[in-house]
Amino acid sequence: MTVEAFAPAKINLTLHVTGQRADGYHLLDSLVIFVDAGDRLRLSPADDLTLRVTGPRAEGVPCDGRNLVLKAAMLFGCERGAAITLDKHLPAAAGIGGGSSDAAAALRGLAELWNLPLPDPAAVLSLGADVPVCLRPRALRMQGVGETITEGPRLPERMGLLLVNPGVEVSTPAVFKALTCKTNAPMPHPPGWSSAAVMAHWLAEQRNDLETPARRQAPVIREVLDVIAATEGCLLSRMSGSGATCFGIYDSRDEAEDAARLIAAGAPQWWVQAASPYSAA
Ligand SMILES: C[C@](O)(CO)[C@H](O)COP(=O)(O)OP(=O)(O)OC[C@H]1O[C@@H](n2ccc(N)nc2=O)[C@H](O)[C@@H]1O
Ligand SMILES: Nc1ncnc2c1ncn2[C@@H]1O[C@H](COP(=O)(O)OP(=O)(O)OP(=O)(O)O)[C@@H](O)[C@H]1O
Repeated sequence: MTVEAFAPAKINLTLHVTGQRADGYHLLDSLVIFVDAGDRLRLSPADDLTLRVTGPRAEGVPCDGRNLVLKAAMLFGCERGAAITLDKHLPAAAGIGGGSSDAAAALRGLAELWNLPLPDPAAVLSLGADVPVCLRPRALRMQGVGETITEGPRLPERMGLLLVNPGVEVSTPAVFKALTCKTNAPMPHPPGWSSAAVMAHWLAEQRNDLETPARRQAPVIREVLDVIAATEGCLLSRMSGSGATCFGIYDSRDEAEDAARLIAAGAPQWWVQAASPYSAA
């Protein structure tokens, strides 16, 4: 029996930082969606727990206990065996939840392989603030430090997305630390939208409060935002999470694909990916 699990990229369409807890973690209000670009896990029964990392973005990804996939496996308690292959397509430390989505996919896949319930929410959160929101990928509102997840709005029937990473890793802790204002306005209730243009207009009134400190850490983010914004049909360009990946919103997948081809030709060393929204069944 082999279990397959998809780990979609996580995009913060908004990221409002509204406060900070005594333990230093920040309170967020974020509209999160997932896209059909991501990593893939294959899990099969074995005596020992092993991890093999393959794929075009495998370089630099640990395949020992530091990998969030193996940390997720440890949450199921006593030693159980499984042979796990992680096929990496997402850049790491990129603001699109690469490791977190892998951890969430590992939790779903191992629960199925071992016929066990998912670990409790506190254990899931202990893997990282982005793991709870990745457990059942669809449009969601994420609040608290990442543990308060509520249903998100209906997305437009038709829309395209473009993801661009300039190949610089951004430290999430350093970006949060560099925030000057930590008590910003929360996000209004996201109403749901009939078209990508109407959604982009609403999103333009919101923010990613981590964009300014991230741009100080990686100034190239400004260039990425401008290059995306200059493409034909781009309705909005914004950084995702703590960066450096930025996204563009378009009325269709075709327009996003056209923009991807144009940017990839101009910046072959950047990671450029056209995508569509993804919701788990
Ligand atoms: C920026 C986001 O990606 C938005 O979705 C998440 O808030 C960060 O999620 P993540 O990368 O899984 O973050 P973690 O690995 O749990 O935390 C990394 C570091 O980021 C900071 N951190 C993270 C989440 C949060 N709500 N407040 C924080 O201040 C803390 O210094 C923490 O030590
Ligand atoms: N499955 C994994 N994939 C990629 N990196 C991993 C993984 N497990 C552990 N890591 C290590 O953790 C670091 C953080 O991984 P990554 O930033 O992709 O996860 P993330 O925090 O969910 O993403 P981000 O915060 O950038 O949205 C990487 O630099 C890498 O060293």
